[in-house]
Amino acid sequence: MSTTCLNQANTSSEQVIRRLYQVTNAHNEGFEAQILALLQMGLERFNLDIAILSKIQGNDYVVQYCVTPEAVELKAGDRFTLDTTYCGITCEAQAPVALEYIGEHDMYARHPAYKAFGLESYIGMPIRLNGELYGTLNFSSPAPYPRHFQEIDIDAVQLMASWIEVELIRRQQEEQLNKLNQKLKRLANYDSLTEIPNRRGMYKKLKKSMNLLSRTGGEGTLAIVDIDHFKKLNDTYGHQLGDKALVETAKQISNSLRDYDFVARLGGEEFLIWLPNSNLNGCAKVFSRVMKAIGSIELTEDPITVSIGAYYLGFNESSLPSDFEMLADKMIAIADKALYEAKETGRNKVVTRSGSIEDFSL
Ligand SMILES: Nc1nc2c(ncn2[C@@H]2O[C@H](COP(=O)(O)OP(=O)(O)OP(=O)(O)O)[C@@H](O)[C@H]2O)c(=O)[nH]1
Repeated sequence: MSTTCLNQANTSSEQVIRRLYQVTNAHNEGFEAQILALLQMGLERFNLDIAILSKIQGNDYVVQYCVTPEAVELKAGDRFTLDTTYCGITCEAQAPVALEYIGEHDMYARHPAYKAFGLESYIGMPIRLNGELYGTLNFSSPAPYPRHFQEIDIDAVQLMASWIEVELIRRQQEEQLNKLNQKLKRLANYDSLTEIPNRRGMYKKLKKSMNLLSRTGGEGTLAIVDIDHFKKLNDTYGHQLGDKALVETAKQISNSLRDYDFVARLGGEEFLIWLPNSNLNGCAKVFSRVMKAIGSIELTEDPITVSIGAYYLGFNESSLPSDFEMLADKMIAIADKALYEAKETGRNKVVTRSGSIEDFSL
């Protein structure tokens, strides 16, 4: 290479690196904007018309991002058979492919992609994620390339592809981390067997709802639903059927409640129901609906019955104590006493108590 050519190449590669640095550091622009800027940069660098980041799915070539002239109708999500694209050649070669005048090429002039799209020039690079083929980064044009693609051109595409690879992996990891965090959050607040809130989740939901009621001076009922003779069910039919009964009971209770009520699993065969804005009459209807729904569970010959201890509470317009869990536990203890009475006096029934938030001398 002559000194002039070498200088030109150096200047050109410096420009590529500088632009690439600018684009890839513009994190606040967002991934999509960065990719589109990168594709645009490639088009300007090579003086080509169509830029695509594709994903390979089986034998399909799927456009993920593209920059095209207005006349070319191409958009994200467009799908082609891989064998009918030049990227099929790139993927097979597992290496960069640069073609300048395809119509005059011995081999590729007969390629189905040439017949289908009539693109004369193409430079493409496979994108690999964790050792697996992800897709391609490619630039092309219906016009023949006026010069030969050089090593510096391949290096430029390689550099862009490398950034895309790193960024896609980072996004993949971020997504996995988010999913894991969501799963952990769910595990912390939900019961894994019945998939309804656990005790911890219950405190959170109850606090939110009671806060609202205490601001408006409303009313609400907290009830504990306990399956009757559950030990016997377990002992007779096994733990697995016992678990099934718990899942079905949770489902039937959920289905019997209004949107703003909720059910949580307190532990074992004990569930908590919270019914905001419900007086004792309204609650009685809900409880009879719940008992009927649970009675319809068909797991054994004997229908499942439950006992319910309920505590109706009126709120004045005051704020809740900072130790909300202690207040909730006191309310649960009162409902528990009512439940105990229901068990002692024959089961399959509801016993209610009523009071006021002021009883707790907040
Ligand atoms: N299958 C299953 N059983 C559980 C689970 N958690 C607790 N249990 C069982 O539930 C049973 C509860 O028994 P008890 O507290 O005596 O209550 P009960 O037999 O329903 O009697 P009453 O409440 O008085 O009607 C125990 O045998 C526990 O082992 C669970 O997650 N799955």
